[in-house]
Amino acid sequence: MRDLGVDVIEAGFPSSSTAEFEATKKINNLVGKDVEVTGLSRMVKEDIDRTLESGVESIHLFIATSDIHLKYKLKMTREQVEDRIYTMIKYAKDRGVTVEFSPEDATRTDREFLLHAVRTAISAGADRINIPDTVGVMDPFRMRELISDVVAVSKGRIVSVHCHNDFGLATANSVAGVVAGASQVHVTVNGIGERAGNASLEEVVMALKKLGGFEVNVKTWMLYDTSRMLSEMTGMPVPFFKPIVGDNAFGHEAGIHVHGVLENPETYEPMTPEEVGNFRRIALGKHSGIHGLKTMLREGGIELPDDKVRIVLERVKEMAGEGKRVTPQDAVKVAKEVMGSR
Ligand SMILES: CC(=O)SCCNC(=O)CCNC(=O)[C@H](O)C(C)(C)COP(=O)(O)OP(=O)(O)OC[C@H]1O[C@@H](n2cnc3c(N)ncnc32)[C@H](O)[C@@H]1OP(=O)(O)O
Ligand SMILES: CC(C)C(=O)C(=O)O
Repeated sequence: MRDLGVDVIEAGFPSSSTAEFEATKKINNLVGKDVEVTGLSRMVKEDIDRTLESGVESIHLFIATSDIHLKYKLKMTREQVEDRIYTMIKYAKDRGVTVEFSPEDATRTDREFLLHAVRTAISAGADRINIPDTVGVMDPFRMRELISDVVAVSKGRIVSVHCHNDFGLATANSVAGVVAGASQVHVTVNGIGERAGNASLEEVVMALKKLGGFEVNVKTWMLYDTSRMLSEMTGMPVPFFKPIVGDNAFGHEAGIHVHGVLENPETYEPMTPEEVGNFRRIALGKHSGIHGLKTMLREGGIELPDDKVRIVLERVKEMAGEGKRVTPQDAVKVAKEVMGSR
């Protein structure tokens, strides 16, 4: 993560277990000189103490602010939560660390109370305000409006967004947050996280860079390898069609697309595979066309006139139609048969 160029690494929840404490400590010792390492913590003194014991430069303190979380989970009143926000942020600040505050379930919190909680956190010394869409219920339009409201009361503090992907909108909502003035985004490699996951680092970085024209520090050409490394470590495969890092993210089979890409990749690619460390893959199938097949055969050392390539193409489509995965080697083999029958 340090080499990739992220600004902050949330290494873990140190108070949750010895393993998590040791892992956070190890990560901090390893890269803490070069990049900010932070730890997540409940607003409980013992948890804060344990988190700081791990050596992290900053602490990410959270407490829920929505009525449903207050009633069923925390069993606290709004006044009690507000008091906890103030005293725990002050407690951490008095210990000399940077504090990020998250009103958990912010997007289902009464707006007035949410802004009140943010003001309270700032008055206690919070350095950053993170707005979590804990159950992923926002859309980009409402996110933009919410973050504008939060920025307006945040007295120049860094405002951050943390979006879950329950409706597949985590990337869109993160970008909307940035457009509204957030300057930090919580993301995870490959979008891993609770339930449907969190905003994916790869998608958010590339959307901000390519669609929003924002400057990003992340070394985008390392995205594919980082994604594969995480996949190997977790044993969780990267979906074939995943944007940016999926193996089909720069894959083309349809003849019209392949023809366009061969003439100029920009016809069907909104970014280059090299930019994200991924690869272009041209596949053969029942949607293939003559331009793509000819190029593939040429790469296999075979030059054929168009009428013969058409025969090979028909055979390729037949094979694909029968459910066979047709490889370039298959096409070359068929081409040789066609040549032999001349
Ligand atoms: C939206 C998010 O992602 S929040 C972060 C989620 N991450 C995690 O939960 C990390 C892993 N968690 C754990 O290892 C454990 O849940 C622990 C160590 C944190 C707590 O474990 P336990 O003491 O066994 O409690 P359990 O998890 O069952 O319940 C949570 C308790 O924390 C309380 N709590 C929840 N959030 C907060 C908070 N932000 N501040 C203070 N207390 C909180 C709950 O009200 C409940 O309290 P209770 O025990 O008095 O009823
Ligand atoms: C702790 C916060 C930021 C969180 O993970 C969430 O609300 O989803």
